[in-house]
Amino acid sequence: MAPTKYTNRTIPKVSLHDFENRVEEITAQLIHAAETDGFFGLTNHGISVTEIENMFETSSSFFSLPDDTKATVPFSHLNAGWEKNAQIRPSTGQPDQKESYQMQFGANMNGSWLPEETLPGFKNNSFTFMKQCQEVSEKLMLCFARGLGFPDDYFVKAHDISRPESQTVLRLLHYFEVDDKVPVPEGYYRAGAHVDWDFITLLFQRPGQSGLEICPGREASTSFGLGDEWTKVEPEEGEIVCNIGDLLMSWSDDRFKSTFHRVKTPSVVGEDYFGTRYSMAFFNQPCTDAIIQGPLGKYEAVTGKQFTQAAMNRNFAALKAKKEALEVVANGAKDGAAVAAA
Ligand SMILES: O=C(O)CCC(=O)C(=O)O
Ligand SMILES: [Fe+2]
Repeated sequence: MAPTKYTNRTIPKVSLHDFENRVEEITAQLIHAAETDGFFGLTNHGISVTEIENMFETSSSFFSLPDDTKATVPFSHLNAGWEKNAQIRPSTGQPDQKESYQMQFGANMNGSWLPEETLPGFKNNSFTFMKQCQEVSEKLMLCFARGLGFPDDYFVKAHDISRPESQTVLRLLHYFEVDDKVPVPEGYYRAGAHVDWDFITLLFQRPGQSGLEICPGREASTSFGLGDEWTKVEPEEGEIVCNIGDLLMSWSDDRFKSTFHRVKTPSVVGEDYFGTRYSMAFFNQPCTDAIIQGPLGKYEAVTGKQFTQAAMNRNFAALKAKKEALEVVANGAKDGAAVAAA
């Protein structure tokens, strides 16, 4: 495969300081970023560097548990729980080189928490952090509602975390250290190229633990952006990287763009970061009974549950097509070898 083409893009930065007084200015900045890049760095959002670092410590205490313990809360079809080397991306056909644990506020999380005595304080710390993420998200939701001509609380109500129907997720991610002497097989990524299917994602990274790459939705014209130009996003202390998901793209009648992104498996010694990488992604998902339709009615109205199901179905269909294509290539290679041997 041809090597990735890289380009340095300026990443839009949006500060939420003095939110109440600056809401019009912030709304204009967010709408511009959503229409052009589909992603931006958020500063002065109210979650301190210490609070973020404490949640990273909480995350690492979870991943330090034996696999047997984590396997007691396995990934469920309700989008909660733990998985390891299991998420296969349609863009690569290979499992991501990582483990993750997904937590929710609502009923989908029943049975997916570890007992308190296994990891004292874990659930409480996680909820505190998730609520802080929700507060930040609600500010963004107010601005996006205004920008699209909806009532201020329109998106906030559709993402109400106090209801059992809530589907919002905090995903803790852990990418394993990579041996710089072992060549990376073709198509391997810590996380393969994808767009998120939520409303908007808040991504937390740790300074120095690089690897995130983005390809703004508007410019992505090839399959999964593989032939497009990518940009490396270096983690900045305290910053939240936000990207528009497919849900907001659809809810804005495609005015806002969801953004392709991925995490590279390190391969270039002296350039890439080979150590352990931790990240955390807060996915704003609609309540199962929320009604989704853009102001222009470009797409038929669907419920949050239907939207989520359709996104998962699309993912499975794309994955099946990728696997079949890989089999054709593998069989072709075998045929070629047979001819060469004859
Ligand atoms: O770990 C990261 O930086 C990205 C994770 C991600 O994109 C995802 O889980 O959807
Ligand atoms: Fe993502």
